[in-house]
Amino acid sequence: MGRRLLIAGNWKMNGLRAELAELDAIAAAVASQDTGPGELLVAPPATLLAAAREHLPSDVSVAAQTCHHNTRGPHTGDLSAHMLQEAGADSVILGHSERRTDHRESDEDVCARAQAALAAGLRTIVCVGESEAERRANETLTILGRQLDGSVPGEVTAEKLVIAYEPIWAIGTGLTPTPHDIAELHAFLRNRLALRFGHAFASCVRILYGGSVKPSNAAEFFALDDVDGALIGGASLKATDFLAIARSAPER
Ligand SMILES: O=C(CO)COP(=O)(O)O
Repeated sequence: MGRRLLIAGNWKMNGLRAELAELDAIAAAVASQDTGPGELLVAPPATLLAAAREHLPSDVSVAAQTCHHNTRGPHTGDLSAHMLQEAGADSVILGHSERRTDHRESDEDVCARAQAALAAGLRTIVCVGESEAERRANETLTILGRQLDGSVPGEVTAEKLVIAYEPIWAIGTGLTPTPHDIAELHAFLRNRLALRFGHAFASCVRILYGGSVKPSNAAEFFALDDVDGALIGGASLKATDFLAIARSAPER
């Protein structure tokens, strides 16, 4: 297998220039080789992409948090994948549940955005996750299967695709699924990728867990075979917590 863990910080709508000091702290830890064996990624708001790229060393990825599905045109307030790339992004988070809720992004929308991102050369991190109501109704596998099939474009390569499993009820709540449940759901997602793209492809794709990941619980998630890293919200805003999570990653 040998999938290197990806430790990804999603800053969401947080971060002014003052917070670039957190990136300097990450850069200092990278310089002293004190970040653990995983790959690091930070997704700041679009306003800080260019500055983030300047403050971070080149081996730390910088990601946007969404992109438009068109390359240019009359879309006031939107940003194309190429614009984000030019600003410093090498990756983009797509289909986060907050985008799906706040901006009514459907699986088809996410897929179109992913196609645009891939065409611009960006790595795409596609998020899936069930709501509390869906979980209670035992619909988790149906929802995850549908989201994965509908949101991931057919022409993607394994290197350019990362999946993030983020149960909505675990985001920002302090609640998390049990390691047993996470293992089962990540295995389900990998099998689903294998059915569509083949086993070799699926075994290369990193599947991150997201939802209330903290320094205190990250290691138990990283110990699971099919968990290839974390997508971290709140705990990524402080370099000390983000780095503590990164340091708890095992070598793979
Ligand atoms: O949504 C998330 C990352 O994309 C998770 O957020 P929290 O880590 O704050 O729960």
